[in-house]
Amino acid sequence: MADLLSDTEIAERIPDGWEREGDEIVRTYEFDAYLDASGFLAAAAGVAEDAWHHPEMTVRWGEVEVRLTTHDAGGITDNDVDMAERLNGIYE
Ligand SMILES: C[C@H](O)[C@H](O)[C@H]1CNC2=NC(N)=NC(=O)C2=N1
Repeated sequence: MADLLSDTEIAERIPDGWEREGDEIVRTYEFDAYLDASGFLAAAAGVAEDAWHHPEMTVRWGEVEVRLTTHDAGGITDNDVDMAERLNGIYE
């Protein structure tokens, strides 16, 4: 199981566009249309299933809010940082 990251490690490793909120890292991806947002959600779900690390995702008009934490560890681990980087990679 992944180890919890320290506050310093989180600050150093948090990917572009993401912010820390307590035991989660959060990013809201913006889109021109609802179907673009929902398409991103579907692609992100595939990446999450592939990595077996599942974010909380909320689709709204033109945006998808993604929240990551490692439930098994009770906080933020490299699994969250890695997933955030992967999601940044599929966001054109
Ligand atoms: C048994 C355990 O729930 C699984 O190994 C995976 C599933 N997906 C997961 N997703 C997230 N975000 N955190 C987890 O700890 C986690 N654990």
